[in-house]
Amino acid sequence: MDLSNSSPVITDPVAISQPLLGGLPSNLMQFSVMPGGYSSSGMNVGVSRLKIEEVLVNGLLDAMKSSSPRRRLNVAFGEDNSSEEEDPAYSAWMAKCPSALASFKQIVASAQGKKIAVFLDYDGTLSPIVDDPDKAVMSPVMRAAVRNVAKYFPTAIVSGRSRNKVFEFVKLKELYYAGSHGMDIMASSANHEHSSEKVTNSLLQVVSGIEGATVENNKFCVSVHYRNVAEKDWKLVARLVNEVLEAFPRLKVTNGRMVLEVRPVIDWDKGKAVEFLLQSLGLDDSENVIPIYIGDDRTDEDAFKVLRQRNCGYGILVSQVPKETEAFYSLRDPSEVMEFLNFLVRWKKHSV
Ligand SMILES: O=P(O)(O)OC[C@H]1O[C@H](O[C@H]2O[C@H](CO)[C@@H](O)[C@H](O)[C@H]2O)[C@H](O)[C@@H](O)[C@@H]1O
Repeated sequence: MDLSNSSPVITDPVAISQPLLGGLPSNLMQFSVMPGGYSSSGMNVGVSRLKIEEVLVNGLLDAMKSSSPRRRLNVAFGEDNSSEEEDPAYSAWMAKCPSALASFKQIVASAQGKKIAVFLDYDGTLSPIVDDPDKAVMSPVMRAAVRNVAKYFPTAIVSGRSRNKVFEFVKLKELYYAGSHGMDIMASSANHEHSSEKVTNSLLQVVSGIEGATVENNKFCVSVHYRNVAEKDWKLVARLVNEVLEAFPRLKVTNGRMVLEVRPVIDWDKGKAVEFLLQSLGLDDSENVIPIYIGDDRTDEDAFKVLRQRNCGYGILVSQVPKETEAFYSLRDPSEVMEFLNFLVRWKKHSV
């Protein structure tokens, strides 16, 4: 992922056409490389690596342990959904981050006479979290719900996966797609993919001896999955990833749901991707457009934050456990996401 050539290009658009992107402000057309150091969204492991290696590995290990707490799963998606109501911590959290289903009337009341734009994360939002990332398929009913939503509202998928891969799962041409946490709508160098292959190969080599560890090339980002790795080996995974990254000072690592996500050290995230899409699609009129962003992971917090800062639209966190979040509302799992999308369509049909 060589970032030295910073001329932006739009990569193989599935749904966004180049003319749409003309006339954007120049600041949206550039990547900026951040200096070394820690950031709240992740760790830059390019600077003073040897001295801080132990801190990094331990920090990463703590993040790995706290990620994706296992919790009851969802009946509609073949999972067990019992006893949530009895959890006082969850109920207290729901008071701060209420259900988007229970608050549906308020949400649509604020959207009266305005245009809603829908942004959806993929894993854990449209598909349930599963052990094998290649099997995170979307159910036909969920696909129908997303297709219907896209009939009435501009709808985009914003995923950590590569754009092609998420398109293979979603299979809906009527949507907009942003892959690699939004980097796959705009890339800064033609040889990103080549470099991402290099780091993928190195990561594959080092984790090959660790049972359950897998590596996924997401074009501009690379995921190292530890969901199926014994917890005693997590520290080793963190250490090996950090060691590989010593040779790639322009990459950093962040932690998602049982996944270490290796990505370029650039000032670009899902929040920036949402702003970019709103601009590109002519939807950045905050008086008249209500963006709704639904996601389940830390990387989605960047998008929630953008909506909060713009003071327009709603972030909706998909979670079955209380979490620190910038989202306004919550949904428990993908089946509730589907219900919410169906509510939106029904409301729109009756309000026209
Ligand atoms: O932004 P997203 O669309 O949520 O992508 C984030 C990561 O999602 C995938 O990993 C997650 O889902 C897998 C399948 O359910 C699960 O096995 C894994 O533990 C989760 O972290 C994807 O495979 C990653 O590459 C994405 O970075």
